[in-house]
Amino acid sequence: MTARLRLYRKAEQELYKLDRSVKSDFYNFCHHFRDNPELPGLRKKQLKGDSRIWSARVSKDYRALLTPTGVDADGIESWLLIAVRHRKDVYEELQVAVNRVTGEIEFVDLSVVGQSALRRAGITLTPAEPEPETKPQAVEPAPEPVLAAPALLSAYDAGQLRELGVADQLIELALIVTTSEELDQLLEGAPLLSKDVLYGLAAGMDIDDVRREITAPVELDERPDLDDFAAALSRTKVTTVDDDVRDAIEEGDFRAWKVFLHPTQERLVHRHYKGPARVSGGPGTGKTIVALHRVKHLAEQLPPGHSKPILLTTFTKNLTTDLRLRLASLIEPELLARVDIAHIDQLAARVLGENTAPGRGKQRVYDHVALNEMRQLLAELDDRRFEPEFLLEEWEQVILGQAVATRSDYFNARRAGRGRALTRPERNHVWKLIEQFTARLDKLGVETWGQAAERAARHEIERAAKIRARREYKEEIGGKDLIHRDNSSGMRYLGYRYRHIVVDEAQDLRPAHWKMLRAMADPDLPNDLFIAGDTHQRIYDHQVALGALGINIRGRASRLTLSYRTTKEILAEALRVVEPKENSGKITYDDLDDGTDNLAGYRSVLHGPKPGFVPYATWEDELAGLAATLTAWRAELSTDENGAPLDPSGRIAVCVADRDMVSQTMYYLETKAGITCAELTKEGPKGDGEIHVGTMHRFKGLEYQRLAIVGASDGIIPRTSAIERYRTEDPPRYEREQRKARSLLFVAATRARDALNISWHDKPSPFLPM
Ligand SMILES: Nc1ncnc2c1ncn2[C@@H]1O[C@H](COP(=O)(O)OP(=O)(O)OP(=O)(O)O)[C@@H](O)[C@H]1O
Repeated sequence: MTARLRLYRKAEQELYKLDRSVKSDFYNFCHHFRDNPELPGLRKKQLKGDSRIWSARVSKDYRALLTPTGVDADGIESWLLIAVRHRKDVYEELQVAVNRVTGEIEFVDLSVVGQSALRRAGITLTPAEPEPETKPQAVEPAPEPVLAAPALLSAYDAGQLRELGVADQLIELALIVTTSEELDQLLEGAPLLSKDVLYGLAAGMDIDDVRREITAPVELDERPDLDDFAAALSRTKVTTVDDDVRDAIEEGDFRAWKVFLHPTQERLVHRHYKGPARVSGGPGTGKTIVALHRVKHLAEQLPPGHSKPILLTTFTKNLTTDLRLRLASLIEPELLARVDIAHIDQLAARVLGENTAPGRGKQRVYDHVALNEMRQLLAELDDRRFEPEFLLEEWEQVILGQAVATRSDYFNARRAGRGRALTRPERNHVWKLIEQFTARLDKLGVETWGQAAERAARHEIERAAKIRARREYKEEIGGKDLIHRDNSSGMRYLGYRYRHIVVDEAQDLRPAHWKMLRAMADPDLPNDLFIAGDTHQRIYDHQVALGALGINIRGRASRLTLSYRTTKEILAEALRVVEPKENSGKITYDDLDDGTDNLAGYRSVLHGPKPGFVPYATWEDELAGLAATLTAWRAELSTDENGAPLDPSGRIAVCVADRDMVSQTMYYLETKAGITCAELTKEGPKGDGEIHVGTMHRFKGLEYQRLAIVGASDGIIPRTSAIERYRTEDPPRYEREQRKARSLLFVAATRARDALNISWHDKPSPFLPM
């Protein structure tokens, strides 16, 4: 080998999309180039516009564009491959430069920029290899516009854009674009930082916010040498072209998240945190991706061993399966073996298992079973002073939530957010009822998951207290081994269960879960807890203030804002569900602590069709409409861009409000429309039907290429029959129920990657953005 080739990120992404035959020519090209870049057949030559760019022949029609990046430490010539293009798309005006903010190599390609903007800027693109029969493509001078439209970014000047890190060649153009379509064209092939800054400004972000949230995180401490390409290469995200690259490119886009983190994502993955840290961000901004890479980073730092010092946990079982699969594809089996992956209830159950004598365990039941027991108890006592729902919530949120152990503690317990105040005699009565209720559950040999979480937290807190006591004692006696004491108390091997804990979907965990997790990792060590979640997506009633639970995230909270999943069009509508403009009392969302969170700057650079909002007269009509939509979608997803057959199974989903509607929808689709379905359950899709159907709760954390939300009618979202009475009886609860329903719709709508259809019968849900 006389030359080493590296692939620029954008070039790799372009390669995914090329035809198989071009890819194969490209592999041959790499082979020859590495052997001898001067091989005459490669026809390597400098572009006239930017002499740092060389073009070389991949095949009759395709060219590789390369820039020399010095000589590697082993004396081998180094080249960066910045693009693979059809020869017609190679222009002299292509440019490569070192970015003054990040110090990375950036490739600027104006061939994707719209003609109208180029014309206004007086830029003419000159083909590097003009077709013999055609003249160079000079662009006609533009007729003077009668009324010039105002520029989109007229509030800014070139100096500001340059200072924020926009590539020089784009600045003049960015200042004259007048529509968001022109901006999209300008930024399609633009370097990442330019894209982030310009989209941020266009989305209305304040210049100081852009500086703080976009530029500062990727800025070098010192201004880079703009001519030193070898140094710049070391800062640029590239893939070395070796024999593995062929497989990688064959894997295509699916691999992108494994390799290319956005700089703001990467910073969170690699940062050293002195204590617990938290990442928030709207749907699809890559919180799960960051959590997975964080696990990888932490696993790579571990000293050798066979233990599992890292815990990766989330809220539900099916998401655990997904995390395991994705982590397995990201890290080596030896590192994977050091990670314990379990959902939060499973962890609690494990702790209880360890602390319960064989045969003494209780069966865990869901809240609706407990509610039935409460109803029966009140009926037997003929006691109508309190609603069973109210009592169950009082128990869950106040008594269990704050670990209230005695009646006198309950008299003094905080009941913030619980709606109606309770007098002392009322509290006394509630306490008695709840005592009878828990005794009843006990007798039946059952407990709720909430109770289990509380018990597990207590065991873990006791365990942590023992560890600390042992440590303090050891310090007192001057660090000597505690052989006698340890042998008698069985504490020799007692230590914190995990060195690092990474939590996804954090917004739905209960206070008891946090207490348990806090006690499972040493609070004195850095990088102990890494927490990813979005409170706009909270769909269970578990609000927490982490600070009060011993988890201090102050100064270690960050937000991701760029969606990698959802298109601009879908995102705009989804945002109106959780942040409705017409709502006079603005809805606020907490930050898992005492502050608030928001979705400012939340954006996407992906485009797609506008979401469909379709009214129907009846449920039956709506199902018929759904069948027609699904049939069309299925046909469209059955072939790829080149007409080759594709399996559409598992890429389309239908989301409804409740289990009854799941059954009705599946029955209709299977019996009347010949469409096979798989129900989304707690464990994931059941069976191998082509369309996944599930309730909104089941869609948490998932994504689909196309999604239909059906039955989004008034009275269903939210379910008026269940919550209407709270409007007067318990207004705070009414608010909470409304907010949960909004968040559910928000979660559902943001599962769609490319296309979203929302329909209803009779009147639409008041939460729909219309
Ligand atoms: N750096 C990246 N490069 C390519 N794809 C990415 C990147 N980051 C995230 N993605 C993709 O974006 C999608 C959403 O990512 P992810 O599930 O991590 O988002 P999230 O913030 O956890 O979403 P949600 O809050 O809705 O659960 C996934 O398909 C993921 O592969």
